[in-house]
This record gives sequence, structure tokens and C-alpha cells, in this order.
Amino acid sequence: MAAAPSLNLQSNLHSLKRTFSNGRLRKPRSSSSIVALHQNGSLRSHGTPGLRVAFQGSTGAYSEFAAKTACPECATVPCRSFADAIAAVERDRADRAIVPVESTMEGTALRNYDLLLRHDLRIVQEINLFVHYCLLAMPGVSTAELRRVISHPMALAHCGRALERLGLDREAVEDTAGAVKMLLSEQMLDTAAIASPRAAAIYGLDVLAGGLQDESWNVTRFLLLSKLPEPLPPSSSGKMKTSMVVAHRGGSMTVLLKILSAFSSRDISLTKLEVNNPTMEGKGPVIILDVRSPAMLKTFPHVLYVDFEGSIEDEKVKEAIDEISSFSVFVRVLGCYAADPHVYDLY
Ligand SMILES: O=C(O)C(=O)C[C@]1(C(=O)O)C=C[C@@H](O)C=C1
Repeated sequence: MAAAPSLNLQSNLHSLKRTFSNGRLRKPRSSSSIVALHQNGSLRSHGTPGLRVAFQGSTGAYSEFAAKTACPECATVPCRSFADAIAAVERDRADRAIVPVESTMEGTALRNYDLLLRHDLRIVQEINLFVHYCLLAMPGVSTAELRRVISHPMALAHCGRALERLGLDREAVEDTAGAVKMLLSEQMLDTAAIASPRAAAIYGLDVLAGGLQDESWNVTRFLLLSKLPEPLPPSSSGKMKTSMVVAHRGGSMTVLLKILSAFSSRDISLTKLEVNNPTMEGKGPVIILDVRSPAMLKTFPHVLYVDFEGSIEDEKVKEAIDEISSFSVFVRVLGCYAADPHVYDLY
């Protein structure tokens, strides 16, 4: 079995940083907004060396790349699930957890927003990562020999058209790098994994095809979570962003308009508004367990996830939150952090 070379994102990654202007994960209009940087491998220095960041998956998962992008000096802590990564922080086995919450192909990952609500961690940083999917196989195996492909369900879904063309049976496993490890440990010669080019390099597999995702522009937004809020940088150092959740009793359109007005009347720009409304989407009600008041386990049919530009220390932001709280049954600020308009591209 091939030995897994150590993960060294610092020394040999090729990193591009793409800018997206309005805070949404959009493709830049022209290639001029794509700038190569960090040629020496040094990404943004955030956090202290030795900071432990818990992620879901095995070494080489996209979530681990996101963790290393957020905190280049960190030690990553592999976990079986996102819930385990959060539990690792709660039990002091890690200092931060990283979770994907949104992708250009999938939209909001409500599964993970739900986790944010069920636990008392705060968002301290956002990271947008370009996700390249490759078809990886054991050394020497050709595409014609393949019968099956394994990967994280999201990766399989994002590569649906390519997999249809290849005519391979699909099987979901816990994470992309975990799929690669399975190929190796079970010496699978008729099975491929979908994972990143980095995972191929780490585990020594062949890349049979690249750019497998159905949409060429495939960006996932990750959030870095901490038990304690980090000191807010001075507002002069750049734009801040705040994420919050609002639940209300109904009359959705009126409430939606009132929320929009609370922001727009104060000239606060929204960067995300996700409405989880069963009458609009056929989704079930959201159960909110607010861990800070354990008695409060409630079912709310109408929940909004809102991100906006500004810090919770800004007077106008405080006023907007107060106004929204006056007509909502539940408001929780999930975190306030520096807005990062870049898309990091590691391969
Ligand atoms: O399996 C991985 O590598 C992960 O990091 C998980 C995950 C996800 O949960 O969406 C993260 C980003 C990619 O979109 C695919 C999978």
C-alpha cells in the first residue's frame, strides 16, 4: 500500500485568490479579477501556531484545506462528522471547528446551519474555497476498468453529469479523502474516488480526469467556529460581516418586508437571505434548540438566515437587530467576523 506523504500545504500548493465583489459566491466577470498570489505558500496569517482545528473527514478532505486556508499554522483534527467536529471544540479537544454552509451548486447547507443552532459556537471567520473534483484511481488502473465510483454525497451530486457519461455505479461514503483511503486500504481496482487533486498527491493515486463538477464555477463557503468570540478587529481594518438567524410565527411576506426594511432604512447591505418556509419550499419546520436557554426547544415553521455587512458594535446594526427582535420570536447572532471577499483556490 502506498504510504501517504505528509500534508504540507505551506510548501507546495498553488494558490489563486479570486475576488467576488458583492459578497455572493459568483464567478468574477473577467479574468482580470483573478489574481495569483501566495506563491511562497503563505496564506493569511490568522490565529496562533498550534491552534487545533477540527474538520469532518480524513486528511486531504476539502474541509481540511479550508481549515489550512483559514489558519495556515494550525494542526488539523480529523472527525467522523460535522457534529463530532463541533463536539471536539465543546470538549476542548480542538480550538476551532470548520463547517461548509453554502455552495454555488447546492445553495445553503441547512444541515449545518441546524448544527450551528443546536450548539453554542460562534462564527469567527469565513473562507470561500474553489472546489475542483477529480476522478482518482489506484496507480495503473484505466477508466475502462472502472465499474464504480465512491465519494462524499455532495461530491457525487456535484459531478452528476460526468458520472452519467462514465456510466459508473455510485456509492456514498463519509468524505472525499475517506473514499481515497478506502481505495488504497482495500486495493480496489474497479473503483474510482472523487476527491481533490491534493488528495491524489497526498495518497499517491492517479488522476484520470479533472474538472468533473457539472458547473465550472464551484465554490464552497466554510465557516470557522469558536467557543468564544474573538476580539473584533477595528472597523478601520476592513469590512465586517454579521450572521444571524430569525424565527417568526408566520405572515411570512409581511415579516420578510419588515426585516428588509429594518436593514435598508439604515443602509445596511445584506449578503445572504435564506428563507426556510415550508409553504414555499415544501420543507418541514425547523426545530430550534437554543442551547443558551435549555428549556427552549421549539418548532418554528418560518426561519430566516441572514448575513449582512456591518459589525454588531455599529449603532445602526444594534438598532436593526432590536427592531427585528421586537416582532420575531427568536433572534440569534451567530457571529461577527471580517468579511473575506476572496475565493481561495488550492490545487
Ligand atoms: O468530503 C470532503 O472532502 C468535505 O470536506 C465535505 C464537503 C461537504 O460536506 O460538502 C465539502 C466540500 C465539498 O463540497 C464536498 C464535500
